[in-house]
Amino acid sequence: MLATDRGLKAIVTTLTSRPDEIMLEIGASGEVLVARLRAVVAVLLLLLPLVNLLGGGRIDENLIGLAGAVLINVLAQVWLALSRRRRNFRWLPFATTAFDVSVTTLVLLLLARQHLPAGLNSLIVWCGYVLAILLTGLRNDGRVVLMAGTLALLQYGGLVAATFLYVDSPEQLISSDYGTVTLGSQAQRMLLLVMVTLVTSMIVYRMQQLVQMSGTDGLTGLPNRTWLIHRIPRLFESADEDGSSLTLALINLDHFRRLNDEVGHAEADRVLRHVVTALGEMIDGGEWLARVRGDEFVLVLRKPVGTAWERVDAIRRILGDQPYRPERGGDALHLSFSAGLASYPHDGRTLSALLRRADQRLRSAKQTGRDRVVAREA
Ligand SMILES: Nc1nc2c(ncn2[C@@H]2O[C@H](COP(=O)(O)OP(=O)(O)OP(=O)(O)O)[C@@H](O)[C@H]2O)c(=O)[nH]1
Repeated sequence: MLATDRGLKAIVTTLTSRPDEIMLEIGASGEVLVARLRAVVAVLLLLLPLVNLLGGGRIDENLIGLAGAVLINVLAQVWLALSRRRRNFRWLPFATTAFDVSVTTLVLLLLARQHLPAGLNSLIVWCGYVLAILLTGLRNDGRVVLMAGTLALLQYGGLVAATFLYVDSPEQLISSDYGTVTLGSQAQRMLLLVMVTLVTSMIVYRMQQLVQMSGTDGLTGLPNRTWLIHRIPRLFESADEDGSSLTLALINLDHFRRLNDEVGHAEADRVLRHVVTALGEMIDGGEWLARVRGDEFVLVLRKPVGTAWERVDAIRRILGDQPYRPERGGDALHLSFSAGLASYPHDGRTLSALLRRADQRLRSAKQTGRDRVVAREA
């Protein structure tokens, strides 16, 4: 397979998959931004019927317009309220995007009912599609972008198709104010929607890559401290929701400075990668491992502290049985670690409180001889 094919496959897979928790977290704040913007635009829409009335428009038409604008305002406030309850509603970005696209179609339909070329040649209202698609970029979810583009194409394509199929005479497509509606210009608009969708998708893809890079440790490929800071609040939330406990283990390799001095920095780096591979093979679905600095790791376990202690101690023993064998020969290096545990919510409700408590216990493990796991004060 060509490299470009593989690249394309990776892009399509990323864009059509559920983003990871950190992307969703960033997307949730993007949803609040979009909801605020929508609320402002909705207020401005209220002014349109008033301006139209002052300009000599018919009262009944303006009342219908006003009722529509009030409805859009009410819904915009509902979306705003829901978006503030961050991440509670996974369907929210899909629903609000469908709303933005469909409101644009609805306004075009209303315009077309009054005067056909106004519905199909109006540039300002049509730009609603472009805005709706561009704003999905703030949701950081490729699926939402693709849905917005597809929905806009289907709805606008339907409007165009219905017009050309059912129009009684070609004169209805000619307007002195809006110009002539032609198939060519409508096809160009559809093509523009495809291009805007593709560009927005690529922006989201690049953002996903950058977020992933900023949350990954370059030496070991493990999630790093930044990742942990963004990921942990969601783990706390889900522990609160199902009333379960979480335990955080702060793991520090023993005598790593000495090892660095003895074998050199490059070989010590390989030791770190060996440790990470060994730990990676041991941890399972409800456990998350991150490298927080030098020879220090955090393992988060969805377990109460007692069971977590047994688990981390078992990992310690297994790692002790897997010495590192230098690539260029020489004696095998026996490795051990010390760990301090802290449990949520008992020992604290924030990452820094838990790390502080786990660090005290880690120091106690170091002082009492290393190669051990400490879960509570002596
Ligand atoms: N090879 C390598 N060494 C690192 C890296 N980051 C930090 N270190 C070294 O890791 C060592 C950390 O030592 P400490 O954890 O403070 O102390 P220690 O020797 O492990 O002693 P105890 O923790 O008390 O058992 C220091 O010598 C750092 O220079 C890295 O990315 N690669």
